[in-house]
Amino acid sequence: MIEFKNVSKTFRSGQKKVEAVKNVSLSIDQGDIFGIIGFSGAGKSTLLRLVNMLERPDSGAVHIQGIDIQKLSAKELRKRRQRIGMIFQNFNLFNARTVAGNVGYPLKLAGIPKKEREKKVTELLQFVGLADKAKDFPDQLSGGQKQRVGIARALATSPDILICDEATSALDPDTTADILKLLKQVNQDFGVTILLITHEMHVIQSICNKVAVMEAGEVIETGNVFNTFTNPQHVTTQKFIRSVQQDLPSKSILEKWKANGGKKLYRIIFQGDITNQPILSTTTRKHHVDFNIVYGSVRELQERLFGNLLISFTGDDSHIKQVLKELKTIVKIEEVDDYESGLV
Ligand SMILES: Nc1ncnc2c1ncn2[C@@H]1O[C@H](COP(=O)(O)OP(=O)(O)OP(=O)(O)O)[C@@H](O)[C@H]1O
Repeated sequence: MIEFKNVSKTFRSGQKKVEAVKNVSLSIDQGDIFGIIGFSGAGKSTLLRLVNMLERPDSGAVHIQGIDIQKLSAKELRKRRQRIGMIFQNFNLFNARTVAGNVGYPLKLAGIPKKEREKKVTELLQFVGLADKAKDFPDQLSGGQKQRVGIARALATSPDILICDEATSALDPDTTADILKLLKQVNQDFGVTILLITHEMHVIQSICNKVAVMEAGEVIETGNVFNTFTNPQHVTTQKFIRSVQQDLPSKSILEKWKANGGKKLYRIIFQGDITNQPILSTTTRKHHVDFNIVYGSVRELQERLFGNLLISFTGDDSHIKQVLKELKTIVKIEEVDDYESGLV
């Protein structure tokens, strides 16, 4: 659907040169809710702006449905842009226009007759739950309602792609959850492919099926959300994941554990059907080893379960070795001895 092929974009002002996007290759499939996460300055907005050619790449190409959008004529690009909706952190509504006026604006630009426009606006306002606000002005709305207007406006021209630029960053947690639910509905009901950028991992966790992590202009990790959450490879990804799920106790607890002569700790990560099986008790019992769960949880993500337990073992060293060897064939095990570096 959207393909970034070795895309780079550098900004120059005077002597200064910023490589905002560096050799990025990414594939976003039709129907995806694809999240791009990164800290401030990572290059997320620039990457988004390359999709509708608000920025042009210095090298590489962006293809949408197999077409290199840089090669489109001005007229073709205008047409393509009409099918790419966009919503923003600060909503970007016209304050002098009513809610209905805002939603109908792209249709007016597209030359849609008034009657047809009004019908579409009514349908869209119903869809976003603002049927009773058509005549209100943006100033009279809450942040969540403003973003609903933004979504309705973005959907007016029946886009196949919706780009969300930190769309929930200005909203409180409850309103964020409502807006994310609405975006999911947009994806499911209209089959719209959603590309969103955020610096909040909970947004990715809530609605995305795929994620790319950006740092200093590069995509440092990408994959489906479940795999990325259960098996993050890059330290930055691990940091983001810890912001929504604490997979290890705090450093001070771990230090106390060590200071009090606590045993070696192992982190066990398991997923899917394995969460239903008593693998720990079966394996340890077989080798006459005891285990102690120090910390952990079993969670649901993308309608699948995954567990993360911090465990110590008591018993003969050679028996513990045997237990670890057997467990390693079934689940992922990491020895935890350096909290700062995360996974060992
Ligand atoms: N028009 C521009 N001119 C010069 N530098 C720019 C321009 N746009 C972006 N940059 C720089 O490119 C880098 C990436 O910026 P970008 O806005 O894409 O990052 P971001 O991940 O979206 O950050 P944020 O979350 O803060 O918006 C930054 O160093 C930024 O200062």
